[in-house]
Amino acid sequence: MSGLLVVTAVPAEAEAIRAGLTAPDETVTVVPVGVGPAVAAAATARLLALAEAAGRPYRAVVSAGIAGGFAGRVAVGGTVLADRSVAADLGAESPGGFIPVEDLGMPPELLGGGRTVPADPGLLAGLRAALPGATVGTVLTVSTVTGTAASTAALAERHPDAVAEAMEGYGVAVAAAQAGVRFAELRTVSNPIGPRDRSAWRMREAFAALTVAAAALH
Ligand SMILES: O=C(O)c1cccc(C(=O)CC[C@H]2O[C@@H](n3cnc4c(=O)[nH]cnc43)[C@H](O)[C@@H]2O)c1
Repeated sequence: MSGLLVVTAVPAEAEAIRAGLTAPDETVTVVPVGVGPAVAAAATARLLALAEAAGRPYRAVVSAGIAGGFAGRVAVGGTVLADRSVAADLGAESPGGFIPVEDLGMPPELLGGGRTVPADPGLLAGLRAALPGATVGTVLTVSTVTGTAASTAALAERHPDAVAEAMEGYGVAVAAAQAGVRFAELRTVSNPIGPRDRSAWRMREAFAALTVAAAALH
């Protein structure tokens, strides 16, 4: 059994995490796999399968990186642990509003585990203990960064337990579930979710928080 796999979207996130690791070398492998749920899922599945085929399966996988935070639920610069990762836009639009994929009448076997994947309880408990200041809640996975007041309000209303949104967690979670590997999601908040305003993004603060949080990864 090999160590922990940490997948980020971009190299800057991976570097921020590597800078804060305290675990012995080779215990934690950090790989930037790309932006969005599809590339994150495909690349994670490949990494897990290659490790398994080599006789050194990963014992767990963590989706980590920066995220948008829901105002009033988590501060910019804060750290978030997902108790579940949810594909927020997997479903259908209708004049009456968004319909989750589970409610579209498809056979359950076509939906995999559905659009919600819970974090592994043991993995989450260990991360919570190591990061007592982290906000714990639902982390949404979206394919489009939320960028209007109306879509922010709709998302917050549909997901009262959501604290943050990012673009990879659900994809990584599905890859982990299909490989039978434990999963968790760790995020630091670079921006408030809301009307698109790049001047409100605090990337440096979020990367610094990722470096601090990385000490929990072992
Ligand atoms: O809007 C831009 O011009 C822009 C330029 C560079 C990067 C971006 C991103 O949206 C980065 C997405 C990346 O970071 C995560 N992330 C961070 N904040 C959010 C958010 O509010 N909503 C969704 N994802 C976010 C995400 O996981 C991606 O990996 C934009």
